[in-house]
Amino acid sequence: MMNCFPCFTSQKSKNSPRNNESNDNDEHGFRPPPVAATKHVEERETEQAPVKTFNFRELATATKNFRQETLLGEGGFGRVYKGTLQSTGQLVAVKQLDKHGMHGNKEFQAEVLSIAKLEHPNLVKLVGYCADGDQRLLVFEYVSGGSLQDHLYEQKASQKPMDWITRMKIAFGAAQGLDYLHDKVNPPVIYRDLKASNILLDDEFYPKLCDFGLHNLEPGTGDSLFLSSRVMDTYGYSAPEYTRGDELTVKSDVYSFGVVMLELITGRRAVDTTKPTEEQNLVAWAQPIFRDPKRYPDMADPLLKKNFSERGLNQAVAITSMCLQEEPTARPLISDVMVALSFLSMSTEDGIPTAVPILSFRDKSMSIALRRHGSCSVTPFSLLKEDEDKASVSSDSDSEHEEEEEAVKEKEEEIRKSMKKQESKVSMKKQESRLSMKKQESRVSMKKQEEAKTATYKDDESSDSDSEKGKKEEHSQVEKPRSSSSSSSSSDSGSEKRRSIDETNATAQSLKIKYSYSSEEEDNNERLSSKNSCDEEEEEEESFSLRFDIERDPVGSPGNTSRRINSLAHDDDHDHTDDEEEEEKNHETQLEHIHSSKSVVQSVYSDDDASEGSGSSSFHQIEAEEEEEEEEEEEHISSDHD
Ligand SMILES: Nc1ncnc2c1ncn2[C@@H]1O[C@H](COP(=O)(O)OP(=O)(O)OP(=O)(O)O)[C@@H](O)[C@H]1O
Repeated sequence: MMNCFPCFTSQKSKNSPRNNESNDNDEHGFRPPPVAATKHVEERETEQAPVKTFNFRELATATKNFRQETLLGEGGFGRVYKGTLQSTGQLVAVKQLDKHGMHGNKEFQAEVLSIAKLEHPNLVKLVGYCADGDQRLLVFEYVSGGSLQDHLYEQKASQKPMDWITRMKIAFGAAQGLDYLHDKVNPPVIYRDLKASNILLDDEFYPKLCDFGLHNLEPGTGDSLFLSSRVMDTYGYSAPEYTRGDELTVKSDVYSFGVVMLELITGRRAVDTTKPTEEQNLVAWAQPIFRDPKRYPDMADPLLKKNFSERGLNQAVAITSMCLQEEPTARPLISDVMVALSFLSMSTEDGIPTAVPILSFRDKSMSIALRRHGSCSVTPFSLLKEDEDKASVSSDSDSEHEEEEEAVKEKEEEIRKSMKKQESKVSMKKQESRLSMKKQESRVSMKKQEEAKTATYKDDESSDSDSEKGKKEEHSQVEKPRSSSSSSSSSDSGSEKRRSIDETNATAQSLKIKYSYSSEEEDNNERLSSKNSCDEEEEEEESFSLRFDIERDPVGSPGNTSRRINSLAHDDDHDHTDDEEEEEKNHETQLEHIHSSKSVVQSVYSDDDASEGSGSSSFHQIEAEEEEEEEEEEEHISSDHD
């Protein structure tokens, strides 16, 4: 699935993997996650975890005896030192676990091995561990750029504030890491500790989550004193169910992710005791704003200086407010959040994020919320939810209906375009047929003139002998055995000949209409059946278009077209009567009817090659026969003349 996402695919060298993509909004380079490196944990079960064991001396050497200058910081698990492994020269972060949380060697090793199996570009990699005596140390890859917390709140004066697209990319990367833990690992891993200080950034602002899977190594697990200090640390990120004492689920991580998103959007800390009371808790401060879309721009970090698209902001807020739902089940799947962010984090020329395709999400609530936030008239998801809850019975069908409405609008537009194309094709065809009719008429009138001349000549030759006449008749019968009308024409009057020619032309003309349209309809049916064998999605789209056409244009429905064609064909089966001339005049009108109704069918099965089908070959065959007959007629006339 991940391969389908738009990712940042510029190729970079290993040593200098900066994103070459030049973008004004994107002054911080961004490295694409090497998705192919991600493996399902189950698949790797038999592989040996790529984790090294270190002795204490090695790590003491690496960290210059744990000197103060190598101290990176201190967290809930203990102190973290920066070091260089002597054997490889690799930079590492050595986490010295607090002795309060002492675990047995075996227990510790088991935990370490399970952490080592978690490998993803957006997770800080565990390089090895040390379990010498009572020492418990973890060795991680060193991430050079500091934490998200540092960049958001503890920026040096020389540093530029992070721009919008970089923030969205960080969110996207973090979501990918979380998605790996929730969705690609079996059983899923609940992070429990997602927060800005645990999102480390490299020099290119590429995010990596740290401290995942350490839950069981927490100091004082089961010790209320140390547990409360950790809770204090994560306060502001914890989901309501955690405070209620309910079981944590992957959706608890989604809530924490929502808090991080809110920090990225607002530039405000999850908890800030320096602010007025009502603003100290970020989520509590943001909740009323979620319900008032007009206030979204005011919510954004002032350091961004409004350098973001309104749509981008609206959609980011929509995702955030969904993640921060009180009810865990109402929160989205992190995989859907990740998909949405893959679009929001794409650098576009105008800075406006690409619209997220309707079928991208596993849970449809995400697509509905984002579509509503795609325009200026936005409804926050929290309100949407309230509305949906009120209309509990119809909520599902309503949202489905809305999605359908959107899809119908898109289809309408497509069909409108296709109709326009067809209209121009049809008008060209009309012109062509009018021209050929005129050609036909002029041929007929020329023949009439010739016949008139022949008749005059015959009158003058009235003194010809009967034997000569018989010879000519015999000659004409040998030469034209197929044309019964021609064989008798030598003895017929000029008016009879004219009538015969007119009849031939009229029959050919009506046959032309019959053949061309009935075979074109067959063509359409053939195309319909071949479409039916296509993949499901195409089939759905085609049948939708078909349904749409029938509903929109009952007169021009394929059924009506077929009926009209059949009636035409049926008419042609009859012998010509006195009314035929009038009927033939109507052919042109019928032809136009067929064209206009055909245009509807063709709008569904538009095919440039349509004219090259079997219908076309029949058409040419009729034309050839017609011309042959005309030539024969002319020859006959000239032989008569001789
Ligand atoms: N792999 C690493 N590379 C670089 N710096 C790191 C790494 N791991 C941790 N640090 C840094 O070490 C310091 C302490 O990190 P640690 O994760 O122990 O504490 P924390 O995240 O601040 O709090 P908590 O333990 O409650 O999550 C932080 O400044 C952090 O940025």
